[in-house]
Amino acid sequence: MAEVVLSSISKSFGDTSAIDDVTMTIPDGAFVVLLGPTGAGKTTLLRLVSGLETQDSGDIRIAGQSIAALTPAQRNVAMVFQQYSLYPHMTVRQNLEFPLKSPLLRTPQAVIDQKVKAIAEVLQIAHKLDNRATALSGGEMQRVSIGRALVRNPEIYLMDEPLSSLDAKLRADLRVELKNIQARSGATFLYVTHDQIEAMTMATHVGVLKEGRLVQFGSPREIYEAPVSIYAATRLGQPRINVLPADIFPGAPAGAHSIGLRPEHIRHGEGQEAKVIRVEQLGDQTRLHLTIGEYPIITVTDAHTALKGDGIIKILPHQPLYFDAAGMRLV
Ligand SMILES: Nc1ncnc2c1ncn2[C@@H]1O[C@H](COP(=O)(O)OP(=O)(O)OP(=O)(O)O)[C@@H](O)[C@H]1O
Repeated sequence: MAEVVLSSISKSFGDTSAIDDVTMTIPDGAFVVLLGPTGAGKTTLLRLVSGLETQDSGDIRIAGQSIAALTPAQRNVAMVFQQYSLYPHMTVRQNLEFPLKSPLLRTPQAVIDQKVKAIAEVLQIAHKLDNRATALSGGEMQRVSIGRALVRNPEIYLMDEPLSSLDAKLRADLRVELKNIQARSGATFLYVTHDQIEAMTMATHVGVLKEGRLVQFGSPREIYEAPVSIYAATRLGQPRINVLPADIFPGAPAGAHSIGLRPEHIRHGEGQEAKVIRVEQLGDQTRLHLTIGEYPIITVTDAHTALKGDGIIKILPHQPLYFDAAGMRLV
């Protein structure tokens, strides 16, 4: 159980500023997803909390205590990397037992056996417990890495795209399991992903990073519905928010340079004429690729639409977001 408070954290590598004055309070038991393009500083932030890197300035507190003087081993955190990190000469069982075998913990073997079995079942690798780590597929190795973090009961889990190497079905299963584990253990999660569904479904909070700075921190709903900028708006939502010149539709407020329209925030049947370029049937819904003049727009409609490519449809903004010339939202 731990609140994590980052106060004015900065970290540079030579001339590269990886983290730039980040202040963030992660409530106890929160599931925080960090979003941002490659190089935004997500991994560096996790490594600073884990103690694998040391900040140049600022302070990190876990449960009210500054952790500056603590080694990675002394911080009660478990980290899962994007790339699995297993002991190759050991079996899956030995890899999973390893964190529990620390002499400091003195965990009885019966408890270790029971924990390893439970985690192996959650991760769907129980049938591989006696295989050597090297005799596993990449996805299986990644599940063992996740398992090694989960068998311990750390206060904080730091996970860097832990599910990205897994197939879609397993990813969906483990998404649910990680959320269950979080709910049961009350642990705090700091989690990096590029997966929109993971971000929307798992996060209690989202931190949007841009070039090392935290540009928005809030619930996924807040970031989705009230982004501070075009940059924050484009981090969440699949298909992405449509960003168009504000004057394409009547009614833009003074100072508006762009209008942002989520695909589902476009009313059909009235308003401006748009050309239908492509109709994509997705089963539960249909995605429409439109253009107004040179501007592409993606919207969604019901699964059984009669619309075809080359048709014309009228569209009207519904819940538009407006942004100024610098890309900041007008409120
Ligand atoms: N050990 C290092 N030495 C030098 N530069 C580094 C080091 N680690 C990170 N950087 C730089 O710091 C910046 C932030 O990197 P970081 O890995 O935190 O980004 P990221 O958001 O995790 O990206 P990705 O999504 O690609 O993992 C980048 O410009 C990166 O090149």
